[in-house]
Amino acid sequence: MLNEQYWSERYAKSQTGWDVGKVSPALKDYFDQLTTQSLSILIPGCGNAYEAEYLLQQGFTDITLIDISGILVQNLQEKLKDYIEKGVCRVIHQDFFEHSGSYDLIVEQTFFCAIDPTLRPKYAQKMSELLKPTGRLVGLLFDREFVGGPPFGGSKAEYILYFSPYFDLKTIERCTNSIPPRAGNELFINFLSK
Ligand SMILES: C[S@@+](CC[C@H](N)C(=O)[O-])C[C@H]1O[C@@H](n2cnc3c(N)ncnc32)[C@H](O)[C@@H]1O
Repeated sequence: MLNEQYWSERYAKSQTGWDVGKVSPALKDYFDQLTTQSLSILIPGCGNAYEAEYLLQQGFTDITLIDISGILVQNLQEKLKDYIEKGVCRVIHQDFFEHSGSYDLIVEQTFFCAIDPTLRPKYAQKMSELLKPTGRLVGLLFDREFVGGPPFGGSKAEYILYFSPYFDLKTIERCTNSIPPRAGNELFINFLSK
């Protein structure tokens, strides 16, 4: 069962093969062309939150992080203490599906592939509920299958099926600047709320 205990055990045992250790180049490039630092940004299933750290270093002022793992959230609250005190970042220990809010931008990276695949339609709907009318879901999705999981793989055709009822799929293309171990196996997505 992919619950809080499962994910906290992975962090406690340092079994975090997904952890890139820095902001992903594709997300960094996307962030670098944003011109409004006050955008409200949600990163669900944030893990070690390198993307958030990068955004905060660039002066973004409204970052919300959610993760189901208590141990991870405790560490993040310590790591991002100064930003939290300044009121530019909040770190919430919560199941994404129970979160409520209204955001300009939601960032996806190895969160979709970490949830039970039966929850995928619910994920797409929940993302659309959490976005403002002009909001966007931006990030990376795997374009390959895995044996077992998590991570659970997927394909462009499958993603179109889940997301097109709620989003205008502006971009869903092979990512050209993936980290080397994921090269050729990721799609970059930029979905605009309908
Ligand atoms: C594969 S890791 C990816 C972490 C991070 N996005 C990254 O790229 O390094 C998946 C993360 O999602 C979190 N997670 C899994 N299910 C969740 C849920 N229902 N709500 C919130 N977080 C969840 C896990 O604790 C874990 O930190």
